[in-house]
Amino acid sequence: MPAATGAVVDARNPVKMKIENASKVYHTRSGGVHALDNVSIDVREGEFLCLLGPSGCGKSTLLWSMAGLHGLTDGTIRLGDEPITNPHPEIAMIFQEANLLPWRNLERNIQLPFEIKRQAPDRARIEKLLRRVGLEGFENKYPRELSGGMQQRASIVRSLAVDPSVLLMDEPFGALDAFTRDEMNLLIQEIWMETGKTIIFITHSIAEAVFLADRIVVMSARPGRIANIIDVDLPRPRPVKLQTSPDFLERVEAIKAMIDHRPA
Ligand SMILES: Nc1ncnc2c1ncn2[C@@H]1O[C@H](COP(=O)(O)OP(=O)(O)OP(=O)(O)O)[C@@H](O)[C@H]1O
Repeated sequence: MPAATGAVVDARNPVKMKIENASKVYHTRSGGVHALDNVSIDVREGEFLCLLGPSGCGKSTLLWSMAGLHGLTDGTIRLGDEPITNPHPEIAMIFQEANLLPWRNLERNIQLPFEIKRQAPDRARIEKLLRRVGLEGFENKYPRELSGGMQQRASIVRSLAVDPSVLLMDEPFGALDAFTRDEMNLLIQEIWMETGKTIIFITHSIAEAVFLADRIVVMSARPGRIANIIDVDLPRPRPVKLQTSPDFLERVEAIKAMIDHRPA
């Protein structure tokens, strides 16, 4: 578990996920789309890693490969020693849309991964998580009765209920208003500090990346390559008001200058 005032994850932590020379070309009717080119990253256990880069630079392509949802054209992704070629019970994914089934109430949405695995739901763990994210008492509500932020909280509970060790988050708060996004950033930071999960988080927001990350991987425009890896050695827990401090704003500006905004 990361120390409360520690900064960047300890480089002595074991490598949790190893991405080696990952490349991906999508084959389409109009030809190949080279989405990802020779990307290598060692994600350390318990690390909060943000992926940042211009639209279309292959961030989701990389994350989907890490989730085992599609293959690479070249290269490998490992969880420990295990190559990831299919979805893995240790790896959970959270998307921009909460993807709750509209005809199921909250409780039955959260139980879905257990049903897929033909396991009895871990009710004690689910209850604890619901309390943790402030959704206690909403178990019987349907997704349409919940705000966007509440739906995303529910999707976080659904992912954590099966106790994965890696959480892949594809722009999870991108569709939320600024206040709710701040709340969710605080919540995910707290959950990460409490659980020591390894988190890989895609965002378009430089400020969000600086707020959340131990390290930021800045990717270049298509084909996606690693342009820079930046340590964020700000003490934790990081309060929202940190985002207006001169040091924080300087870090954001420095990263902004690194990002290549040419269209992909
Ligand atoms: N299934 C697919 N078939 C063909 N091309 C694809 C497919 N999925 C993604 N691409 C293309 O691959 C490139 C990388 O896409 P990807 O979604 O990984 O980028 P991204 O960095 O996540 O983008 P954004 O920030 O806009 O979400 C883009 O040019 C995209 O159009």
